[in-house]
Amino acid sequence: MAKGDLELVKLTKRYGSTVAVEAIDLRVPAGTYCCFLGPSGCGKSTTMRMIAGHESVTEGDIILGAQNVTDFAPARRGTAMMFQSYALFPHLTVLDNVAFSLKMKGASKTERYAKARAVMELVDLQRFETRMPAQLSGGQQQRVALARALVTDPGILLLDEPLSALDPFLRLRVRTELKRLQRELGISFLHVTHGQDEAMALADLVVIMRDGRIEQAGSPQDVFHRPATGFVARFMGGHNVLTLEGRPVSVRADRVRLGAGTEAARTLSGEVRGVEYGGATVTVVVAAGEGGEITAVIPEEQFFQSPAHLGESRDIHWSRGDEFALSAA
Ligand SMILES: Nc1ncnc2c1ncn2[C@@H]1O[C@H](COP(=O)(O)OP(=O)(O)OP(=O)(O)O)[C@@H](O)[C@H]1O
Repeated sequence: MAKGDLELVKLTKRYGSTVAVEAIDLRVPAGTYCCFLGPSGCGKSTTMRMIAGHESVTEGDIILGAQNVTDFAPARRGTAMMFQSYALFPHLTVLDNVAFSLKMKGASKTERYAKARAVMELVDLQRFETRMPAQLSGGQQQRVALARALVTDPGILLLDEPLSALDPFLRLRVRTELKRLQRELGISFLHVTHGQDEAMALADLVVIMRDGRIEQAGSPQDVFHRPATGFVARFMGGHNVLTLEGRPVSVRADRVRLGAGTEAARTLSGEVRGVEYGGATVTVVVAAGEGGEITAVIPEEQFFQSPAHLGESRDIHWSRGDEFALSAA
């Protein structure tokens, strides 16, 4: 394995009778932006904490580069973690906060300040080096936390919901920054999020967890276009999950069209239950008998060529090539 490659082998964490993480296997090649996605309590944070060494492993292994780091202390792993709460020292300046871990490692003052300043430049913090954390905005505090994690030159940076405390505008800006930083540094970022949009925008590799297991791992396109299970399809959104001829399938809502299709297409009909104007697209919900309620996202212009109205009966169709079998509904 190359330096910076991460491999989890049957990684398991039990708290008494609670299984938080259950025998997960995962490979994250060096230089990957990897997002862990899943509902609350599915084991994302526990997985991150085990990788960082802040949580003991019940069973299984964590391999980083050529080393099995399962039982290594956090500082010896070559990983760094940025916490949700930022955990800055309130009585230290920004510069001393960033340089802190180098001080712990015994670096000289000249050496640690030089390194800290270089990292602060990377995250655009130079102007704030003499400020105290309380004199910074939330976004600036977060950049200090980021600089503090990066100052140790980690091979992997772990981020547990790094954007959740920011307002929507700042979230988007910091998101772009994180991606740029990851590209520039060429290391892997492992990023826990609740947000599908965030994962799709950032990740090279999306890992969707459910009840302590990995439900699907793949590129954003893979996971969105070909969800493996009904859970993934519903969680990612934008999909219809239905049972056709006795088997569960997914069909993207933006592939469903109004009107009857050709013989090769699948056409269903039913009552229009919802019409919602969304600007560039219009969302139409049709109760299509055995198919259940099917959502179609239609480009605005197409919709207005033959608008659907609540309560009327309409055909809908999609190409059979857009139906994907699911391994579980
Ligand atoms: N210290 C602990 N002791 C007992 N159970 C725990 C502990 N930490 C986590 N758990 C349990 O392990 C499971 C996974 O928790 P974890 O925090 O990893 O989930 P998560 O996916 O990160 O959730 P969230 O998105 O809400 O942060 C949950 O059922 C949780 O209650």
